[in-house]
Amino acid sequence: MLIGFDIGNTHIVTGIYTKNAKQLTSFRIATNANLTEDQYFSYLKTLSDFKHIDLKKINSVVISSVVPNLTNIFKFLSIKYFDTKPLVINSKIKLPFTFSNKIESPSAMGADRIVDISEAMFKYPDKNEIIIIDFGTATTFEIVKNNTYLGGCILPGVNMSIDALFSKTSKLPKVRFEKPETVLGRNTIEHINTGIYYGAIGQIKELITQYKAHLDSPYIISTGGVGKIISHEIDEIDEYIETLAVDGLYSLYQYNKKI
Ligand SMILES: Nc1ncnc2c1ncn2[C@@H]1O[C@H](COP(=O)(O)OP(=O)(O)O)[C@@H](O)[C@H]1O
Ligand SMILES: CC(C)(COP(=O)(O)O)[C@@H](O)C(=O)NCCC(=O)O
Ligand SMILES: [K+]
Repeated sequence: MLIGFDIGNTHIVTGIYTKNAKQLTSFRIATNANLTEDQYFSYLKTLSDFKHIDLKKINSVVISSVVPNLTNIFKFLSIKYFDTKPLVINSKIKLPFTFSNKIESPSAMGADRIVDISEAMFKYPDKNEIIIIDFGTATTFEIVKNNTYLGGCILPGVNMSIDALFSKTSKLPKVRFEKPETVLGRNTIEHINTGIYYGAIGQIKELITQYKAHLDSPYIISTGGVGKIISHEIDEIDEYIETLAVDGLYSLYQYNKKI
């Protein structure tokens, strides 16, 4: 059995798979760089017990992390509790795509972005042009053409914008990300809601327009926590794949280790 950890700046999404790619379970725990490998293991144990999954059967581990401190913690966890050295995702492992020679430092690229791109390649080998939008703590765009990564961008995640507006002002409340009843806000909360909601949609639509100018007819995939809500509002997005990253962990492990 394989366990995969997608360690983001807000959440750690964990997937447990059998050898023949069946996902036994997946769960989401908060990212906390202060926790130890023993504390994280206690989460895993509780959650897998609930699903009657025997963690002792895990003999393969894969880690995608954009939180360096936790990369080390989960390496310790892998050795201490699963007695195995994990596959740690980075630009140097075997990948189903190449980086354009214009990309200055592939090694600086977030592992989550590498996993997103890889899984899109595995899922859609027949599509020549793919745009991937990951609505994470930050929102990221990846542009791939003929299996070559051309580039992308990074912008503040939706909830980061909400948190920033709340934390940097004295009188503005924190709102949830949701579609307002009207764009003519009738109170402060509706004003914030409308600004955040349509501001986020506008940003994404504009960036899609910019990237489409460099492509013919890209297939546009979205993923990430907030992606579930915002993707419905953006017609240009062809498919929302909630499990892109966690599926990509399994695929990349298999592609590198042949379990
Ligand atoms: N199921 C969900 N529904 C709505 N928002 C979510 C959901 N899961 C996560 N989020 C929010 O989406 C944002 C990004 O989540 P996630 O993609 O897990 O981030 P990261 O990978 O950066 O840790 C966070 O602000 C999180 O609170
Ligand atoms: C852009 C990110 C913060 C997104 O991470 P997330 O929103 O999933 O927490 C992460 O991919 C990252 O730290 N990247 C390193 C810089 C780069 O990708 O160029
Ligand atoms: K992410």
